[in-house]
Amino acid sequence: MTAFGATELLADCGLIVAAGGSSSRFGHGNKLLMDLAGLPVFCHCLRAFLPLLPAGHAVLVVPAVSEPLFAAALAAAGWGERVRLVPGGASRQASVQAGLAALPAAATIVAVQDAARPLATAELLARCVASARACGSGVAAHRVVDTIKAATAEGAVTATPDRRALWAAETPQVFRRDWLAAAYELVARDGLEVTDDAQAVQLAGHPVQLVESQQDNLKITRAADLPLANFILAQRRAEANDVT
Ligand SMILES: Nc1ccn([C@@H]2O[C@H](COP(=O)(O)OP(=O)(O)OP(=O)(O)O)[C@@H](O)[C@H]2O)c(=O)n1
Ligand SMILES: C[C@](O)(CO)[C@H](O)COP(=O)(O)O
Repeated sequence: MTAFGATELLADCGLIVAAGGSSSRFGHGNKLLMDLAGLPVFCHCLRAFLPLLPAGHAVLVVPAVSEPLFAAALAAAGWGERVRLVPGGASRQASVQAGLAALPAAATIVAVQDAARPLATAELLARCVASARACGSGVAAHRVVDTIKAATAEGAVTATPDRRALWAAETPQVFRRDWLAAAYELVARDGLEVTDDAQAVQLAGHPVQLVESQQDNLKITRAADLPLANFILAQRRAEANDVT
């Protein structure tokens, strides 16, 4: 039985956990090594996702200088043999490319997960994988509830007349491996910068299917995000206790 009660092992799926950033907006050291409800931030998505994956199908991409710290945290969690450590690059896209090269050939579906999104659930991953198997892509996202403005020299303009069409992308972002590999080869060849994997796949001409995220799938970016993530986890634990 897997983490969320399903019986299916995602045997064709490989996981790249992007943890190679510098936490500059966080401002208090490496945000991914900060404690969140008793685990380092980066360990939460691994705890949710590893039970769904075959051994050897998970890579963690980290800054080379911090590799010993991440290795120690993986060993403390008992995952030292389950997760392959890979040195990251100067950008998220470079880190993801490094992770992609380290996945076994059996991983024909690839999930990319921000280590900075500790609240992603196994259920969301499974839905994104199902979408990628069906149509090549499955990207976690939530509907935008604010009116989005674009700043211009003439003043702010509303990004689109129909706000209902706007979504905020999250992770996991899951794709056919051949699509993702070709997309990142294209952006590297053409010197393009992308801020998420879906943008690379879109630039390569493939359709990006959004998968609505049912829960707060917060990205730890600024220091204030950490207590908020703690609150959300506490709420989830309380709800789980209420149903048992
Ligand atoms: N060179 C990089 C940059 C980012 N990331 C990862 O991509 C995810 C999303 O990036 P972000 O939240 O922006 O993290 P940082 O780049 O560390 O943040 P900042 O921009 O504030 O420095 C994070 O899990 C981060 O570790 C990565 O693997 N390699
Ligand atoms: C991948 C991502 O989380 C999707 O919203 C986002 O683009 C990451 O941006 P960051 O600046 O690298 O955190």
